[in-house]
Amino acid sequence: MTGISTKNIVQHINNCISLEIKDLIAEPAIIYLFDNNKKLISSHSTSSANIYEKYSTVNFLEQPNSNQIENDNINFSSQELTILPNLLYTIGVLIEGNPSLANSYVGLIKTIITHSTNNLSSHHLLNKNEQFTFAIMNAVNFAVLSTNSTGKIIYANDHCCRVLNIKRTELLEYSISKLIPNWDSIAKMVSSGNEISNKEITLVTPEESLKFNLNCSSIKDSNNNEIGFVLAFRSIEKVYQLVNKYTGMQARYTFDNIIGKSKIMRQAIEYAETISNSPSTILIEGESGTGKEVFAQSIHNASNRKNASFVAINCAAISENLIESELFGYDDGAFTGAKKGGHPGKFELANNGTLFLDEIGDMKPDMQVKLLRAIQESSITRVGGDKVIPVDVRIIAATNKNLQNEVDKGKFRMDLFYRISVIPLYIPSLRERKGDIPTLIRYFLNQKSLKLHKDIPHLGYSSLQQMLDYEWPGNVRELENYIEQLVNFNGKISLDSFHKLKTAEEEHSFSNENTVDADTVPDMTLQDLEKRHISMSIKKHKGNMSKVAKTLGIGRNTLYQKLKKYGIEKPLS
Ligand SMILES: Nc1ncnc2c1ncn2[C@@H]1O[C@H](COP(=O)(O)OP(=O)(O)OP(=O)(O)O)[C@@H](O)[C@H]1O
Repeated sequence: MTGISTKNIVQHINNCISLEIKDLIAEPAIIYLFDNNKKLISSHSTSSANIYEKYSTVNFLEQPNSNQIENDNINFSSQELTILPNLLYTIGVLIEGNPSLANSYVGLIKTIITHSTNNLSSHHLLNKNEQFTFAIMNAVNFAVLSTNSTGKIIYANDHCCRVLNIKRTELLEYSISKLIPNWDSIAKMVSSGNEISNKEITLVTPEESLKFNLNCSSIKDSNNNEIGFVLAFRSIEKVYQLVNKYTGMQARYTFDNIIGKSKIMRQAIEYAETISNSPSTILIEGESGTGKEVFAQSIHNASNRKNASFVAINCAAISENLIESELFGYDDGAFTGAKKGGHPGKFELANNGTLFLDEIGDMKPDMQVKLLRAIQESSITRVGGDKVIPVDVRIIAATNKNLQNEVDKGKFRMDLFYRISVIPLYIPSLRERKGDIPTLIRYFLNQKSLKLHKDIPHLGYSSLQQMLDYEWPGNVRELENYIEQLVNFNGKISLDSFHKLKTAEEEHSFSNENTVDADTVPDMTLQDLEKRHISMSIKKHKGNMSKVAKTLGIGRNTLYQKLKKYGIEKPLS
């Protein structure tokens, strides 16, 4: 090849295209253009010939004026664009055969590439945006799908396909009403401008019916015409898990956190570990403050339900008329004051997880019947509702009463007793494992000094001996509270003073100075006093912050500010 070289043409082509587009089109085009494989000429010549025909004004053999061609409004259809490389290839062949034409064709090639790259760049950009959008959609942790105005599914993100267990290709064949039986009413609401936000819906897949929390809105074009719908939904269990997480209903403890090296404690831990994965109901018996909830949480965290919710309810702390709705939830309008849209109960909140029924021995007989039914049938019905809701919940019950005695006295139903005590677990009192006291003291001294930002106080032999001799009727909880006071008062509070103070507090005598022996009151700042009083009040009201605020005569916001200020943690249940 003489005259203008193929190298020059490549250079010209390179000059008129952006780098980004070059990779997309120019490289293959150039490969076509200068490919010496003669077989390609015949296989591409037909389509190339069609292009020549259409652009017959361009006389390839008569040295076109490159400027003129450049200014001509040549529009390539998308189909033509696909054979653009053929055209370039054929031009290449022509140039190879008649090098003197090459210079003239540089303009033509440039025009072709300008047109095609304009076209391709927007196409390419669109692709990029789409890829970006898809990546975002697949990164979100809820299911997203969109439909056209007639309800045909046109997009579904990965999460959606996963939770519905339907392949995307199949899903794109679906109409949304196949998945959501009451879609028409939802679409009507959305179309009329009503927002669908956090609505509980049932989605019907070929395999099962699943409950989801749905947000839905319509998609409008620039003329405000409805062109489709976008739906974002999350499984109810996921929503409940979040609720549980942020309301403190979470299992924090694991067996590693349980302090106790005594033989009797090691045996209890070993046994509890063994039964963790069993689906059977566990009844934990033990005195108050021995660590029954600590064990329940550890069992949950060692079980195959550990990623689902751990929900605790104190059966003794909830009034008789509220416990049913607390456990089973209620439907819209179930009673005066019921929240609109109803409310899930602890059973639903614990679905797929563990429900910890603390102080079950205090449950009233009519509630015992309902609980037994729920456990036996693995389903509940919300108060004021008629739908049977299946629940998969592992029950761990706990009591500080001797439940068998309660059965003998006729206070606890025998059938429920047998149903819940499939696996009995006894947590020994601190009296039965005095050897654990020094370890627990050390553990709580470290923990509380960190929490209170105070030094670990030095404890003399006599105070340690006092603690070992003491019976600890309140068990580990009482020991923990005493150590916290010790750290608070730099070790300057005797066990005796602690008890007198505690008794005084329990009798609500803080406000009445005449009933308190002035000698028993330790020297403390008003802030320390306030802090301790808030902690005690929280314990007394079992974490019910509205009650605590009311009793203290302050608003909830002020209460939360004080919790933050003093580093007081809200108890788990
Ligand atoms: N072995 C232990 N190791 C560490 N902390 C413990 C242990 N046992 C109990 N505790 C602590 O003691 C407190 C009381 O424990 P927990 O609430 O589990 O007792 P409980 O037996 O369920 O009490 P109640 O019967 O009054 O509900 C908790 O704050 C917990 O941190």
